[in-house]
Amino acid sequence: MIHYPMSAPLTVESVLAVLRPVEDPELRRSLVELNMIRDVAIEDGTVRFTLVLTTPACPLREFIVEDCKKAVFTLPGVMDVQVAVTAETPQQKSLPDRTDVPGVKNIIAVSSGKGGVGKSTVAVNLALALAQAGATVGMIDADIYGPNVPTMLGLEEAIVEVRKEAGGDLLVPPVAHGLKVVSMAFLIDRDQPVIWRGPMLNGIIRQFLYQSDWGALDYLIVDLPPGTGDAQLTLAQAVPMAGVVIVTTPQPVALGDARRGLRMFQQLGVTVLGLVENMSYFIPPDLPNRRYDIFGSGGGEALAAEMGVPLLGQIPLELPVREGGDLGQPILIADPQSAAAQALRAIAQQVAARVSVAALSSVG
Ligand SMILES: Nc1ncnc2c1ncn2[C@@H]1O[C@H](COP(=O)(O)OP(=O)(O)OP(=O)(O)O)[C@@H](O)[C@H]1O
Repeated sequence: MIHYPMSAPLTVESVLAVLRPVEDPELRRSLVELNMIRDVAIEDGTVRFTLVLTTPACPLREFIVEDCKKAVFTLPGVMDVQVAVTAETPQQKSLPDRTDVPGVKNIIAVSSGKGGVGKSTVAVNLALALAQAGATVGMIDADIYGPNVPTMLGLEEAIVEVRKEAGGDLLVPPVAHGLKVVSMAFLIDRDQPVIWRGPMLNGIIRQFLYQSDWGALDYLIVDLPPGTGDAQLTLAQAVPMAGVVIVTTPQPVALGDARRGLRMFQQLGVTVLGLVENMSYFIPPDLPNRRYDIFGSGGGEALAAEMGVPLLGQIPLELPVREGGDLGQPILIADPQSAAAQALRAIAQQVAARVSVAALSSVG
């Protein structure tokens, strides 16, 4: 129960005093102490201030604004409260033996134990959801076995230009739907087999990370290859990640592989941001009261509980997800109100919130 000083006059100080007990629900710390309340101004009973969130994709935005308004309205003389909401994404913590990517605040990897579970679909739509929320976002398609990101974003014909700079050549990522993208597909002949050795892969990933013209990014999403082989190990040890999202489908074979992947990242000290269960269920569009658990049910939830990581969400099987993926129109663009798009947006918000909490957890 918060007690506000009822008799305080209406000043910037008294506004900050009533806002001080209001906490960021995830960080569990005062918004005022976190410097999230800025530019307080008072004019004829109207209180205005800026609320600076830790991610534009904040899932609790409305809730925090309401809490702030409620607190300010307890002051006598307040007729109106106007909150301008903006965001400053914090920079992920530096990692030992890794070099930060200049200008890039948070690198989020998306991985899966098994191929074909929808890892690239989740990676692309996660990137888009963050961009649609107002963040600046880039993508690295590091899936050597199936570099599908360009197809999913309609960048099949794109060419990566190289710009000569005094410090060395810079790759200029093509842009699709507001995302800057580099992909293995831009560098290899997709019809020719490529035998990747760890060091080669590491070299290309380093080039993607450190020799691309990313500019300033809030989030860089890395679509990793599936599995727990050398390639994943090399990448997990090369990329300075804020955390990894693991994608699985609900059937036992996929869950077994997801468990192995999850353990690998945990053993390597990479933060597992959570598990995403894809193709969780199917509701026929012409029979909306029916639900089919094609690949079983409850598996993602059980694995998340067993491994002590959050289940970030469950995405239904929907035909437009597949069609959009093939046509360069991801579901967040093709049908933003579909159940799959809504699930993906909620997942992106949770990922962003967890990344911000991790970045700020030792601050102050
Ligand atoms: N929820 C969904 N509903 C319908 N189709 C889906 C869904 N998720 C993914 N797909 C489709 O399944 C196929 C595999 O998805 P995707 O390429 O994202 O998987 P992946 O795990 O990245 O595979 P790989 O490891 O082989 O690259 C694609 O055709 C994609 O459009």
